[in-house]
Amino acid sequence: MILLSERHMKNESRDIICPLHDPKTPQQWEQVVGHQGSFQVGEHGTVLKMFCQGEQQCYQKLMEDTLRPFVPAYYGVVQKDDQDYNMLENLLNNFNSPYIMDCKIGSRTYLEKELQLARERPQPRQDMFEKMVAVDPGAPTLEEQTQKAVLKSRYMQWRETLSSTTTLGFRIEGFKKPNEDCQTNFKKTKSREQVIKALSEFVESNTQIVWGYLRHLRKLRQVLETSDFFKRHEVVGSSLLFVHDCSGKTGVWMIDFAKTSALPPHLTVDHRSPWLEGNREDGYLWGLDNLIDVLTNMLQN
Ligand SMILES: Nc1ncnc2c1ncn2[C@@H]1O[C@H](COP(=O)(O)OP(=O)(O)OP(=O)(O)O)[C@@H](O)[C@H]1O
Ligand SMILES: O=P(O)(O)O[C@@H]1[C@H](O)[C@H](O)[C@@H](OP(=O)(O)O)[C@H](OP(=O)(O)O)[C@H]1O
Repeated sequence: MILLSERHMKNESRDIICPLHDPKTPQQWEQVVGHQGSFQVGEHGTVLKMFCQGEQQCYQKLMEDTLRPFVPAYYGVVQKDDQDYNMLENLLNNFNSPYIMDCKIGSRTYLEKELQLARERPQPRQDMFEKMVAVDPGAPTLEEQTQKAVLKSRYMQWRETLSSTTTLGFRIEGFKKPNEDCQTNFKKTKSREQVIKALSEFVESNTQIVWGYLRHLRKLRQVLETSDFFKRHEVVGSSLLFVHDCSGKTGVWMIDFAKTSALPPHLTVDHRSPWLEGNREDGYLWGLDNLIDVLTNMLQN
């Protein structure tokens, strides 16, 4: 471990500990999915994600929670070219030519406040209409066809029902294998069979890798069920990042807390109950149960 000096940091009054990583050694990093232009490779084995205060607050709390081993280490805020970034551990450190997969977990990918906002101040989106038509020209309603735009909440709900989010509580966003392009063509991967086919392709039918992932996921579920952070937060739009390499090493981490928010003190969620507007349920554990079940089935067949 090394100490990163304060002069690298913005608005941070304390030094931070970074993993030992020679700054001159080129870092391997690949972005599988997510917003383009939001990330930079940092020094000392870190990645920089465009600053989001809500996400910073989550990482700060997670560093003190039992979930800490299941999230990238958080090193504070840095500024680069006038832009603030949250500095995170690069989860690809310690893998050789990694295989990487991003699965979005939960039965809902938009916030209740996004729904509310859409009702109060509807802002139809042309880009989302175009993304929708590219997948299914028949999907927009007549009104949407006329406007050539859709509301974000409507687009997100459509994406959920088209994929396995609604039926299984998780969906494959994309994966990247060494020396291959990212595969992100999973918007219509919905049935259990389709999901198993995609997962088998990712692990190249290697049962040792599936066993490795299952071990991590079962442990993660156990920790989630007792975590204070998880008890008190609605976790929406978050992903599990799966990483393995040909040595058989595997890792799974929770990433992307930009839409994770603290629940009001009077409200509790069990992360398994169906969502009804107002109950803030996210279906995270329901999705994790199903993902574990699907991977277990893959070993049995
Ligand atoms: N700590 C990390 N270490 C290694 N890779 C990471 C890390 N965080 C993110 N990534 C890579 O970046 C991708 C996008 O991450 P993330 O989901 O945080 O971005 P986003 O723009 O918020 O996504 P979304 O479109 O779901 O809002 C992941 O799929 C993964 O490939
Ligand atoms: O995967 P797709 O089909 O490209 O759709 C995007 C995806 O759902 C992202 O999660 C979402 O960002 P958030 O999770 O941050 O809402 C983004 O909204 P955006 O375009 O408003 O950023 C969508 O466009």
